[in-house]
Amino acid sequence: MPHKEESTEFTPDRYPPFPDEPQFPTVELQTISLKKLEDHDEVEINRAFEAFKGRGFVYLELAGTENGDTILHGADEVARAAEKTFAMPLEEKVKYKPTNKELFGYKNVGATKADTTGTPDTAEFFNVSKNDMIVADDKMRRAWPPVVMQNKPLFAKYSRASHATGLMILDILADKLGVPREEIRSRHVLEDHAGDHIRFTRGPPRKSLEMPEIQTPSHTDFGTITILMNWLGGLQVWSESSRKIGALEPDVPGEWLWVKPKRGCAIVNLGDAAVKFTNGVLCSGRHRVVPSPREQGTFPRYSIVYFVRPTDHSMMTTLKGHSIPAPDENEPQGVDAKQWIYQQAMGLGSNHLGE
Ligand SMILES: O=C(O)CCC(=O)C(=O)O
Ligand SMILES: [Fe+2]
Repeated sequence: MPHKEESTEFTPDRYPPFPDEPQFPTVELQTISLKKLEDHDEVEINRAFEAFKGRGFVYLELAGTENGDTILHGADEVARAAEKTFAMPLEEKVKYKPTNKELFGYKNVGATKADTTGTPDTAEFFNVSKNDMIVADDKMRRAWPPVVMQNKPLFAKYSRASHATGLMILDILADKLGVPREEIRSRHVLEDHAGDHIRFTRGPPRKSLEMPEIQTPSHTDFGTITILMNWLGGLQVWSESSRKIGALEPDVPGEWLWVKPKRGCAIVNLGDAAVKFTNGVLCSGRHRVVPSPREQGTFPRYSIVYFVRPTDHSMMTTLKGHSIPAPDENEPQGVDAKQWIYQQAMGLGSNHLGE
């Protein structure tokens, strides 16, 4: 007897294209080749540096390198595991709520506010800790659902490839900024505990044509660098870049521009820690997620995100480098990354984190 199809919701082969209409203005992002970066191509390196100082978002063409291929092909497999994770009954999922001032585990629909009036978001997340996936089962710090445990080798491989890719890009930025690579690497040691995770996101199909819902509210990512794989439109970036950390609403005039998913590419963006470490030289682009446009919106929307974050005990202080302005003399000392990221998350109105 033929097997019943396992994947019923995550069906990228069936997605219609992003609509080519003026009503959906898209952002022009630079497409950077990971292979060329790995081959030390000067032109590509300069384009990447300018993009990360400018908008803080690029498309990263993945094919042709070991890590790139792992991310490109792994993301579909991770999304299929994500579908199974979200298919668990709600009462099971809520057993995996974040604890211990960490963001790992399940975030239910409506757990964060989408605007200053308190409208709830509509996306659910499941955040799988990198550190737990790369160690033996008896060394893990949290319990994970069976579907996550069954896919642990996949998540370990995906985490390692994403983390290495993030660090390779950070090496390039370090060189350009005159910071010894080791200064950044030592704040992102793979085996050291960090808030790094693979996030599965699921947004429901659009409810109405007017698209009033917000799946994920306006935010900047908290960590150092983010590697995002998505298949349907919905992600939007604010047209003007700003280096201010933490506000819920955009703080400079502009408009939301759609980021068209690009086949074969990840979307890579910097987070607030990169801004903090470089005293505002690098940009953490403001973004949000709304329901997919037109026909795309009839499908549930999945995305797979890897967040590279500073290790828990790294201090959130400005790095020294020839292209980094020295911080104010009264730069607060003494906040480590774990505490800092928790504060950023609370500042975004995350009321699901507890203590
Ligand atoms: O789903 C997406 O395309 C983006 C998700 C995102 O911005 C996030 O999880 O921080
Ligand atoms: Fe984000």
